[in-house]
Amino acid sequence: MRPVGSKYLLEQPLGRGATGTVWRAQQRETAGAEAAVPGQPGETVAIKVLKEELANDADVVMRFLRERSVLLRLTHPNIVRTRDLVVEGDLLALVMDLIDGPDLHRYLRENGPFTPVAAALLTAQVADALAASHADGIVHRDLKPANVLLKTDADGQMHPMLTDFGIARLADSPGLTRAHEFVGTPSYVAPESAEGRPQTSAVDVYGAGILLYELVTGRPPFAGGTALEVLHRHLSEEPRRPTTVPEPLWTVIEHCLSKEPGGRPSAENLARGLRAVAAGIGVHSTPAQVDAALGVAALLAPDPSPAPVPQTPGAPGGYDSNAATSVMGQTGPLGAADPTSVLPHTGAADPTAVMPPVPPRPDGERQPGAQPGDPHPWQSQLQAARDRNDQTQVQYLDPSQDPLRRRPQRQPQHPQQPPHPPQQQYAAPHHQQPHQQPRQQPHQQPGPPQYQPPQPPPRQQPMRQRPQPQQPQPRQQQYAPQPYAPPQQPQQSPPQQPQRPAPREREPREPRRRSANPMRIPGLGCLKGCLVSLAMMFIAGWLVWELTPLQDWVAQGKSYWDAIGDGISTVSNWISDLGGSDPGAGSGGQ
Ligand SMILES: Nc1ncnc2c1ncn2[C@@H]1O[C@H](COP(=O)(O)OP(=O)(O)OP(=O)(O)O)[C@@H](O)[C@H]1O
Repeated sequence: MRPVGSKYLLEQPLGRGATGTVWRAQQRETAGAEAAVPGQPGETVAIKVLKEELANDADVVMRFLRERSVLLRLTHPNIVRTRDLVVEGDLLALVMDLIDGPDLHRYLRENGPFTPVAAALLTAQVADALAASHADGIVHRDLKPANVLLKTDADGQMHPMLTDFGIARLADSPGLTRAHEFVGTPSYVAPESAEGRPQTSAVDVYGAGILLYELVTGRPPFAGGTALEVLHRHLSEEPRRPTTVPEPLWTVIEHCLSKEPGGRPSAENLARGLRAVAAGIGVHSTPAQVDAALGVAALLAPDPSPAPVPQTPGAPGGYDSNAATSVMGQTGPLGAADPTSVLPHTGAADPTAVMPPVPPRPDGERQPGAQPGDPHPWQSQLQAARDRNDQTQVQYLDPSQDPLRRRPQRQPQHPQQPPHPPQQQYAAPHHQQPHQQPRQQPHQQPGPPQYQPPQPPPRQQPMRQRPQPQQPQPRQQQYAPQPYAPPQQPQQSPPQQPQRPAPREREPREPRRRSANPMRIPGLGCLKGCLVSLAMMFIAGWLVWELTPLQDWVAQGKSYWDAIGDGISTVSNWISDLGGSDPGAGSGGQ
């Protein structure tokens, strides 16, 4: 186990993505006021440790700090709650609720596609989560099945939980994202993102459309080939309706996959439309519900004011380094009301504010009046954030126990239960159009999906399909003590260096004994053994030849059995002679 900050211990890797590794971890101390959820010692959490190149990027660190209050405040029944953001040395980590269930990508792979009703209801909940985040000014930008975790509640109902909010934005750094690259996953990327046009919350609705298509068909509409080919298909190709997709559901998918962002519904309307479709294509649908489903297009009005995605630095249109906060601060007051806020603009009114004010500098340059030797604002902010965490304890870690050296493998959930494909639990089979024949299967109930966790595979598979050959190497900083002396107080006595145990003197080695095989010829020992055995066999043969009547037998040409018989009779005669000679000898003497 290795510590993260003073409050958490990483236990087991759950999986690895493009931006970092997610760990099962344990809370070892209640977190401070800066955390959204203080947590209890012993509580299990999930921690996403961001990749080193992200953590070492000044822009990412800045955004991490700026957006922490927004991420921490984002709560919704279908959003994985971010509990805390940890900055420790060069390590950036998000502490989340642990979701004990598979992600949708894995679920689809193991169980196959969903029924149209189940897919519609599941995507409606994802759209609910998007609507809540868009209302808060947050665009996810990397919606895909791998970012939807399935949580099974006490009554066996399965709920989608959207995760990785803000991660795409953190990764969207000039140092990491060059002009010809984009943040996202090719199969789920909206045309405007692929083209580098300005993005809005409509990119998430496009992603929801792709997700919905994949849920009912088992694969995304534009896949295969190189990333460039996939992007090109997003831009130029119209998706084709598979025969298994009911018409009203296809209407929703088509709207979501509109090439123009303005043609897509808002997330809120998408959720509403999907629920209408689910009600109208179910086996118990009333004629009115069927009609409502067929007229779903009327419900899919676009968002009149979609949340914008701030431009990346260096991109056309420029970049406001404070854009994240300006987008996000619209819907609710920050500051004292926000227990986790660390944003500078709230100033003294915010009891938990720890960041020095940083005026916006679109070009990322220093503040006016700043001296060349002064630390960059992000350095001060990072230092302040580091100060909030106690320093990592130095503790011995057996290399064989270091979880960073093991391949991430997700534990199968509830292995005692058999796999249960979703099709068996929901409405009509795919080849039917349920909304056209709603009453022919009255025993089937449309409803939210029930997840029966699958049997564990015979061999555990790594979770991610993306090749990740490199194991994360343990960082020096995580083991080494990191004393911090604030630059403003140079008179302060330097922090105590931890006492290192004096290196033990080596005991002198015993002089090396001369080996019986000084040349170390391979196989010589075996050769010697063979030669000795041969010599012994030769001597034994020679003795038998000389000391037994073998030579005579051979000379007489007797058969083996005759020779043995003669030998035995000779010996018995000799014994009887010996026995009979004594009395004879005695009587002869009288
Ligand atoms: N809160 C959580 N609880 C349990 N498991 C989680 C949690 N968050 C992520 N995971 C699991 O961790 C694995 C890796 O997650 P991650 O978000 O890094 O993957 P990803 O979405 O492919 O990454 P990225 O978005 O960076 O490309 C996934 O398999 C996911 O199921």
